[in-house]
Amino acid sequence: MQTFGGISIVNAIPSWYGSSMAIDLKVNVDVEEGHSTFQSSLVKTILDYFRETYNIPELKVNIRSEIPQMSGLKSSSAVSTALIAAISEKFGIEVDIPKLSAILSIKSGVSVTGAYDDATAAYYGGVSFTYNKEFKLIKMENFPEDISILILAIGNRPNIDLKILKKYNLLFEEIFKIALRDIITAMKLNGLAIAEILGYDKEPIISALKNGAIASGISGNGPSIFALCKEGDDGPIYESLSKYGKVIVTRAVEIGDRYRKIDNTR
Ligand SMILES: Nc1ncnc2c1ncn2[C@@H]1O[C@H](COP(=O)(O)OP(=O)(O)OP(=O)(O)O)[C@@H](O)[C@H]1O
Ligand SMILES: O=C(O)C1=C[C@@H](O)[C@@H](O)[C@H](O)C1
Repeated sequence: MQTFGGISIVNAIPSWYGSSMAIDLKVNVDVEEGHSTFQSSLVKTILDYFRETYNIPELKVNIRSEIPQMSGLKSSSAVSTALIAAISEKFGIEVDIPKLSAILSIKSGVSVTGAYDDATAAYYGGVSFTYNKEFKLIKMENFPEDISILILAIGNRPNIDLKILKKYNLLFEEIFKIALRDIITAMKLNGLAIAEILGYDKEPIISALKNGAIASGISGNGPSIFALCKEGDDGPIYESLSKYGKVIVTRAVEIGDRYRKIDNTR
């Protein structure tokens, strides 16, 4: 099963309201009967849940991922939705895939709110707007313009205290309201606020904005930095971000792109 990584529009940790955009970094997960030697805590929690609830046999999990881990690019939600989808498809089990992903992400300790915003974007594609406290999908839409997305991919997130974000619930709830009508402004405000609050270096963000990015900031809980621009305007932004590390150029994924890709191969 294929799902996608993502970048943040609004981080849901402060107010439970979150918004995430799927990007073209893919995860593919398949399962077969057998035994895995290493399982991350997330994978183990999902396998245990299905074994205990549906009495399925032991499974070997094969994960191929283009998403750097511990970087804020929604690797855990992409892996979790893809694995749940692969298991439910193989055994004909009907579940709400993004909701179960959120519940098991909290259980395994990899997420604070369950990241239902990330899970819905990872699974359906497009841009999600959610209220994670109730696993409520407010709306899904496609990104309004043709854009390039540049990512300064930084892994190995330092040990940061995410609880501090809760103090800023009113600010992030307001950013969420802005996001409902203006995604780009909200991404910029969220990305800058997260950088300030969590103490990340803002220099690459400022440099990307000076070089023509229409929005730039921290994705998720960081440390990766995203920058958006109109297609074809990415040259100077690429140059500016490259001074700080490896830059990935990608694009927004639309709702249902996964199915269109499958159809194209027929
Ligand atoms: N490719 C993967 N294979 C197996 N497990 C994974 C993978 N990616 C993530 N996980 C599981 O999810 C946990 C959290 O991963 P990670 O910190 O990369 O999350 P993230 O989604 O990038 O964070 P953010 O929500 O800030 O974007 C890992 O400790 C691991 O248990
Ligand atoms: O752990 C969580 O609940 C979250 C983590 C980040 O990806 C956030 O961007 C997301 O909105 C929520």
